[in-house]
Amino acid sequence: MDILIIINPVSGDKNKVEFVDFAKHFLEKSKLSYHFYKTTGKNDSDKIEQLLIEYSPQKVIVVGGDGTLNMFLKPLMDFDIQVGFIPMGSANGMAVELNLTDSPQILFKRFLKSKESKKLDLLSINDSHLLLHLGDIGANANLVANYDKDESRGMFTYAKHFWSEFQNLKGFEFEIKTDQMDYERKGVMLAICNGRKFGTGIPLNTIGRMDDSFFEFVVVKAMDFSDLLKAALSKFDEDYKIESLETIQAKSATVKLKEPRLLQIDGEVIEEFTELKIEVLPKALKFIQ
Ligand SMILES: Nc1ncnc2c1ncn2[C@@H]1O[C@H](COP(=O)(O)OP(=O)(O)OP(=O)(O)O)[C@@H](O)[C@H]1O
Repeated sequence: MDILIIINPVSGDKNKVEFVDFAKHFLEKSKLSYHFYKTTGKNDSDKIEQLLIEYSPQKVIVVGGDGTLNMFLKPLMDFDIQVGFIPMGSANGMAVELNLTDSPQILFKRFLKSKESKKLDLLSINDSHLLLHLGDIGANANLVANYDKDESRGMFTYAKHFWSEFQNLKGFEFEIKTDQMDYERKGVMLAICNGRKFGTGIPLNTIGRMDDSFFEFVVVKAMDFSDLLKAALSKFDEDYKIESLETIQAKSATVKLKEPRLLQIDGEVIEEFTELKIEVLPKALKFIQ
């Protein structure tokens, strides 16, 4: 089969009927064989694994938020398949980073046509989770968890949780041992970055590349209002410097925390951990250009 399309019907509260109609029409016109899979939120990854065995598609196109793509990283990596991602979630951090800011229709046509792919690194966390873009422990993970628990969605609810979390920042201590060096630090957030930019386009670090076989920790030591403002303005000026950010590059590392803390990966809250083992899986995902 040519194309398997995985679509999350609920991501970003966005209606995808129009896109699906367009995609079907375009596939028929192009005489490509295809299968649509709608996620259910239950055992989707296992079902995709079965479909990959059954159909052996040439390409897989994932339509949803960052969390939707994250759900399928394992089978997509194991089957070494060409992947296209159409961001249709609420916070699409990966979209800017991966140059996926065109409309879903344009991206879809581009992925079907393209014969080129670029291999991106993935990060393995505690041998049981994969990270493509960004994860963190601390302020942002708490914000994502509180936003998820709230029945209201949207920008206003997000802003409400953002302010309540970032106004009451509590520092915590942790120990990082990389393949190069040991560090003891205290901070309000520890980001684990394969990429560089938050969903808003705010760069957390300036050296991260998703295909360099390294990842970066960004230790956010403290944040006050002027830092936040600078970070927000950095959307327009990448040369900003927040004094309280420290970047540590590594190929593998362990992190030990004094107390259990929530971890979020690619926008999905995982659980609380006291220890993380992180390792780069170089060039593990074939991303269609
Ligand atoms: N049919 C479904 N019904 C309910 N939840 C689903 C369904 N399909 C997938 N999911 C859930 O959607 C989540 C992924 O959503 P994703 O992060 O891609 O979208 P999002 O709109 O950015 O999410 P959020 O609004 O939380 O930021 C996963 O947790 C998955 O379990």
